[in-house]
Amino acid sequence: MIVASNLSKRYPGGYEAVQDVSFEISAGQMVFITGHSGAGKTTLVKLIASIERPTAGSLVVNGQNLSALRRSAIPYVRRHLGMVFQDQKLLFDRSALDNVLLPLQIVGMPRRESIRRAQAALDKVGLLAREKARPIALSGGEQQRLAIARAVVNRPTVLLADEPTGNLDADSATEILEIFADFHRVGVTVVVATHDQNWIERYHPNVLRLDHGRLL
Ligand SMILES: Nc1ncnc2c1ncn2[C@@H]1O[C@H](COP(=O)(O)OP(=O)(O)OP(=O)(O)O)[C@@H](O)[C@H]1O
Repeated sequence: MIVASNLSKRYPGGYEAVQDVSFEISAGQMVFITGHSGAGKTTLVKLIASIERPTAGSLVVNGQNLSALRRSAIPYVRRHLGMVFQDQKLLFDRSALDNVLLPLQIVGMPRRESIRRAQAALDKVGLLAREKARPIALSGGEQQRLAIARAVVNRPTVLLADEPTGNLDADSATEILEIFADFHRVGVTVVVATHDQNWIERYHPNVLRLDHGRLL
């Protein structure tokens, strides 16, 4: 499902943030990427999301070799990925529902079906009652849950998150963890980069630990 073989990423300027990394994540697994600040976690997430391209080795996601992918094919690969970032990039002048509708509008889904799906996604993260609220009226944890609803509304096979609890208190972080675990339970492959030791301990041994770009 996600197979990295001798994968490396060297940024322009020469720094090699990911060095000769090999691993395999099977369909339906829940895996954490951890390591010190600057270890290369975000870079690895960006490689899987095809936001960055590998400079050596290969990375196969959902059967597609991202190293060999034409630029024009990237949107099609991303369609099967749900992405959640620490800074959620929500649209603050739109309602919670509108934020979740956006990915469905992009793929041209009819309005009525879109609304049904977006409401189901909001329900899964416990935010259906807040569908009309603007993100500014939501707490940090609720905003992060909204970002998750938006990430899963297209029913991705892979849910990818970079430090999704970075700005949250312990209780909100646990809620987020439970939501990811729920998606894992229904068969979604979940990959989360985090410093959070609770997650790491609970999901040990499904942990990829990076140290200066190398896998330990
Ligand atoms: N666009 C870039 N250009 C050059 N160097 C970069 C770029 N992005 C990241 N780096 C460098 O690559 C290294 C790994 O960064 P990365 O963001 O992947 O680490 P991280 O483990 O996610 O760190 P943190 O936990 O602090 O977010 C760092 O030394 C960083 O300075």
